[in-house]
Amino acid sequence: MTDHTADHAARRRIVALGASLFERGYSVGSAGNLSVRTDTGYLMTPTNASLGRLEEDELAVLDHDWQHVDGPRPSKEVVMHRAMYRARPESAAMVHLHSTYVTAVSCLPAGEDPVIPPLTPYFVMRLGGEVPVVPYFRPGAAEMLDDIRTAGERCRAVILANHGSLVAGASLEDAVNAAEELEASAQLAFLLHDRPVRELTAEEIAELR
Ligand SMILES: O=C(CO)COP(=O)(O)O
Ligand SMILES: [Zn+2]
Repeated sequence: MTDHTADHAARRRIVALGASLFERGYSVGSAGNLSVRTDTGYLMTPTNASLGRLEEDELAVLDHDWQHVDGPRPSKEVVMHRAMYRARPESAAMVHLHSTYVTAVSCLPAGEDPVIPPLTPYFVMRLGGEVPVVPYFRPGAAEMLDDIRTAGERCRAVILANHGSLVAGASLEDAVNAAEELEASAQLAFLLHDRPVRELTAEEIAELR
């Protein structure tokens, strides 16, 4: 049996935070995936696994070159996670979700205005205040690499057109916090879409960054 002592804490966090996201409706069915950087490479949720029913001993193990070395087959979104780690090498974890409001926003036609306006300080503090949208790609498509990387260099969170979000963090907790903030901000954008709003001013945003 494989020794999981070295990455035990990371495995525990993936299972606990996956369950937490699932229980609160941030993911349904087997949608979404998580990854964490470890000393030997990456731990990733298996393909077709529900975030609500992960097991510590049933996570995919990949080496530094993203070769699958142990455990079940990793998520089909290896390229997407890999592209974001390349864009943001200081990151230690990624969260990909199809949370409802972010996914709703991701289905709006591409326009000039940011899809989520800067309305609250935490949207700016956690996500920079302007989250880019990456064009649509089939889930798992290798062709998305360059677009994810370019958008990831601008912002630690990206909205995937007609799909969901990908958020990087300094830890899995940090990535989950930011992904939750993104969903709350998308929800506000929908709640207020037909009402006049006061967006944060450029000065107010600058003070928060
Ligand atoms: O959200 C998903 C694809 O975008 C889920 O895919 P996996 O089950 O392969 O992780
Ligand atoms: Zn997905």
